[in-house]
Amino acid sequence: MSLMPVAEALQKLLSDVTRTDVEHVPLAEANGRILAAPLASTRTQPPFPASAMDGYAIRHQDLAGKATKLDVIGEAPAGHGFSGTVAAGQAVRIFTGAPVPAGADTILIQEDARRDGDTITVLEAPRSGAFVRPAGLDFAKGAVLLEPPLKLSYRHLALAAAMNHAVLPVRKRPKVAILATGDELVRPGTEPGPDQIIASNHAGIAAMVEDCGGEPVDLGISPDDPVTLAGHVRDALTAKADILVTLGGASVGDHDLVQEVLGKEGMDLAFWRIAMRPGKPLMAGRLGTTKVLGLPGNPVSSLVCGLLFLKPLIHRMLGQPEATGRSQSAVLGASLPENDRRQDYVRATLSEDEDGRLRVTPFGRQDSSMLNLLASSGALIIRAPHAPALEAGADVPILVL
Ligand SMILES: Nc1nc2c(c(=O)[nH]1)N[C@H]1C(S)=C(S)[C@@H](COP(=O)(O)OP(=O)(O)OC[C@H]3O[C@@H](n4cnc5c(N)ncnc54)[C@H](O)[C@@H]3O)O[C@H]1N2
Ligand code: MOO
Repeated sequence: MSLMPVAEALQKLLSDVTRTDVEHVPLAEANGRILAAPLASTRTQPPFPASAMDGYAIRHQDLAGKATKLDVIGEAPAGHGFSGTVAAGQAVRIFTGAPVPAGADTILIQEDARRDGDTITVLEAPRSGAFVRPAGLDFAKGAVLLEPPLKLSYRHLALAAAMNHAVLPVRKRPKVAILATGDELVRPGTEPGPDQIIASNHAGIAAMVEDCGGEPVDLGISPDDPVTLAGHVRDALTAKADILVTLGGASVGDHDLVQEVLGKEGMDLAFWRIAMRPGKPLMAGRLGTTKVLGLPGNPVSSLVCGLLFLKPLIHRMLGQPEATGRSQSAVLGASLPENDRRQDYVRATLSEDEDGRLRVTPFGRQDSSMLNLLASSGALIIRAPHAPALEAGADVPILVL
């Protein structure tokens, strides 16, 4: 049986992906979303020369000698500029953020002045232009400050607000319908029958979808029955899912019905069976405009395939370049045997040596049902097909989790 290499499968999956549409959302809903158009400032900030300190707006040229005395002719709190002009020998009481009045060019901080009635004495002369923020210090009107496909965080949202954008153009979240299959499965929180287990993959995949900017849609658990399964597949199309993720039933058993049912519903198969471990029975295709990703049922296989295929697929729909995550190298903490023809993703602990080098130590048994190991792993060691045996101390490529 021939198995497709991981890289080829990924390339096939991503080759015909279209980006999701643009939608406009209020600032309060834009955190974590992907910016879909360049954002230019609608204003200059600050819009006027502004004081950076509480003190007095003065003319620097008036500071002839020590203990200069100036007349205070008015006040400029933030939000209320002083309408007059500061002339020779005059000062205006000013507060942080207020416009610097005409005629003044320097701020004398109040700690460096002594006030007696309407007169101040300069105790310490400031340099010329001290504590004046020129108009446009932060940014100028028309400047493009945020570019797609930026993932918007608190810093960008504050800047967008300062540019006076209350609503932002973002990519629609890809809608990801998630359908578990198997008579043996019940939802978390319910009591399984004697031959049943708790469905776990759904929770993990839904969280992964959210993490990478998608919107998970729960299609529940389908029993191993082609008619019910077909009904659930149609639910995904009715929900206008961008992606349908099926969990389980992808292999060759008599009750692995997913591919057969999807085929009858009209799916074009892109690939099935990949040279990877875990995740051999991974399947992908297209049903109308919905991308289909059939993840294997074994929990670790589901999640590792999600990481390597679903995550990049969602990123591509959002117009983001990112692939699977940070890939780097680390020192192997224990020996590894020669690999077979499947690219292996080996669960391992991740630590840092005294010299700052990353060290990965593989867990012994790597059964794809063992979720506990995945939860305790810090990285996956990537073993290329037919990679030779390695001793502890060798350099290995890893995928940090
Ligand atoms: N004769 C062969 N048997 C199997 C092969 C093969 O090549 N020849 N491949 C094996 C590999 S590798 C994998 S991976 C599994 C995947 O099979 P399926 O995708 O058909 O998954 P199921 O049979 O439905 O389930 C496998 C396993 O995982 C449990 N499961 C399923 N869904 C969930 C879920 N949502 N949450 C938690 N656990 C789930 C299920 O109960 C089974 O224990 O096939 C091998 N067999
Ligand atoms: O690929 Mo399966 O995921 O080896 O258990």
